Amino acid sequence: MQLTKFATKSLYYEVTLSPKPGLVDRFDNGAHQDMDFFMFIDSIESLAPYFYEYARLGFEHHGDLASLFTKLRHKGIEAERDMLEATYQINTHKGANFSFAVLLGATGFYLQEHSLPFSFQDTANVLSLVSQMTQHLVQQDFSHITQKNDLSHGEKLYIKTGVLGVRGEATQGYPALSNLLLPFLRDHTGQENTEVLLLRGLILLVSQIEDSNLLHRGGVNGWQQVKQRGMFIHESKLNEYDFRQSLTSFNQELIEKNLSPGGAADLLSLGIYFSFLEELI
Ligand SMILES: CC(C)(COP(=O)(O)OP(=O)(O)OC[C@H]1O[C@@H](n2cnc3c(N)ncnc32)[C@H](O)[C@@H]1O)[C@@H](O)C(=O)NCCC(=O)NCCS
Ligand SMILES: Nc1ncnc2c1ncn2[C@@H]1O[C@H](COP(=O)(O)OP(=O)(O)OP(=O)(O)O)[C@@H](O)[C@H]1O
Repeated sequence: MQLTKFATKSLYYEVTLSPKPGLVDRFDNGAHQDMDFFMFIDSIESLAPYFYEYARLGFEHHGDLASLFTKLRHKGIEAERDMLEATYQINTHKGANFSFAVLLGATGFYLQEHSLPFSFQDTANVLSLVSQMTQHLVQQDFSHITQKNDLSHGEKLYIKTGVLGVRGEATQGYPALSNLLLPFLRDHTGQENTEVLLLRGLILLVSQIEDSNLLHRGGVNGWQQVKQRGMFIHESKLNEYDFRQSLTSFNQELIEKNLSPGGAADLLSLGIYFSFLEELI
């Protein structure tokens, strides 16, 4: 199915983009000691069959959206298990797997009555379906966490700061995509080569979003510093050569501080997926 190919390709594009600050790319492992480029390939390959399943579940679903979410989550838990087996228990794509589960499910559901390629409005409609589908997610996941023993980084962060992370993005229909990344990509597509365009999109995300990976590794201070550096690079509107140089030094800085914008990387993959659906790239 076309959707599976787009989702899989978007993860390949994301990891291949180089140089990226703090993240794994073709040149180095950024601020990560436990993963590399090859592990990302293994991880993507382990998820690809599930991407097909997510889209199929949506395409064949009849009934309310909450019950579609329940089906997607069950499939998503299986996928997460297979991914962790492929990566020797390293979290390469936990957030991306979750987000692609809901986005592919919603896209499949939408395609029962619509077709590709997508207009901007089709994308907005799919994001609205995701928001409706995940209305109960935050309450469902966070209402009993004080009784849980083994808390994830996201759960700990919520208790400490109230930050909702990827769950918040999903319930709001991914505003980082609809208000930030996609308008940027739509405005700038065709002006530069794809790698530079997408790297600029990544920096825009880093400059704005509430990235739970940065928050758990660097606290509010670390996160704010990275955001400000992202904002500075974004606003400088550098030519390609200077832009690449600034990404290289941003990467060195993040390696020294042990910080990595994993949430922004995930959102970029999702934006690449919609860019394929809208035929922007
Ligand atoms: C909701 C998920 C992502 C778990 O969240 P968790 O609390 O473990 O993680 P946490 O909040 O730290 O973030 C997870 C990942 O989201 C990504 N992320 C971080 N910030 C953001 C952001 N602002 N926007 C989007 N993605 C983000 C990052 O890749 C991060 O690693 C999901 O893995 C899950 O539901 N796990 C439970 C088991 C399950 O149901 N799995 C199937 C999911 S379909
Ligand atoms: N290209 C990339 N390089 C590195 N990380 C990425 C990349 N793309 C996305 N990420 C995200 O970064 C996250 C990994 O961050 P981190 O190493 O902090 O993992 P963790 O398992 O949450 O924490 P810890 O290893 O500190 O216990 C993953 O969720 C992954 O999705």
